Amino acid sequence: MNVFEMTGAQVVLDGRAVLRGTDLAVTPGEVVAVTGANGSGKSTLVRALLGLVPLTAGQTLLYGSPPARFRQWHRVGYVPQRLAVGGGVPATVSEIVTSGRVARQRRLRRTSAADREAVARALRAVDLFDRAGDPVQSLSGGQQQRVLIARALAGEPDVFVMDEPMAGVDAESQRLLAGTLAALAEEGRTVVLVLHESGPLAPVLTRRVVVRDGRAEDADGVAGAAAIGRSGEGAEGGIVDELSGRPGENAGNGQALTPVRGRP
Ligand SMILES: Nc1ncnc2c1ncn2[C@@H]1O[C@H](COP(=O)(O)OP(=O)(O)OP(=O)(O)O)[C@@H](O)[C@H]1O
Repeated sequence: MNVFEMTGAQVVLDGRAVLRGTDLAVTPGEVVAVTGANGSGKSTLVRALLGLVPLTAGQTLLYGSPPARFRQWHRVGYVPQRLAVGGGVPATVSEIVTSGRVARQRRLRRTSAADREAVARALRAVDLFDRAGDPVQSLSGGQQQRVLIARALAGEPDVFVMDEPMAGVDAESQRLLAGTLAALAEEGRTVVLVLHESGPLAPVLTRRVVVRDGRAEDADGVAGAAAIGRSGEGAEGGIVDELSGRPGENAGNGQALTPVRGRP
């Protein structure tokens, strides 16, 4: 069964059709990068896959169920674009990451040894183990992003949906995340992630799609590679390297997201 099966999906936001008849099927074990120009609808697409934005036409299935009827949320780990730290409640890094276990816990059950172990493993995977007791507000933006990744990892889901997990994350942490994703892929987990620049993730990817004109197109092959190059040529003048803030080395030449890992 496909992890995601989106057909003819249409999403209208503020009277504008952001997705117009998008099809996307993701099979178990795929590591799919969702690319495209700024504002093309990448976040909207991945949020729609999870039922976080309603479709005005078409349908999307998550392990065969429409999101509203899906009951196995422990199988899904979502990493949003940024941490919404609200209300002034000083949550610690550990508390946020432990919250990733909630869908796995039975009601009112105490945190178990398995929970603690999964949280510790997730914190080590993003190199924040020694910050576990710190208030999350005291961390940098990139570190907060890593907390969100750890929260998803702690839930030990079958599928990860990550919205620009590399944004604002330093090069060393990017390499660490690439290693973590490679290990998840080896275990057969499924990953869908929004990316501007694949950087160290390139060898882990099995497929890339580009969101353009409200549709998701396969970005592989000659035409697809050209499409990636074009997708970066917007009013802002090309793909901008998230880390340096400068246009990426490969911006506009269609090479920015190659190569893609071959599947055995
Ligand atoms: N809640 C909303 N209400 C109205 N318009 C929205 C909303 N969210 C997003 N949009 C608009 O929908 C379009 C697609 O947004 P989306 O965030 O999905 O694009 P994106 O490709 O992820 O962009 P970026 O690369 O800048 O993160 C944009 O024009 C955006 O301004």
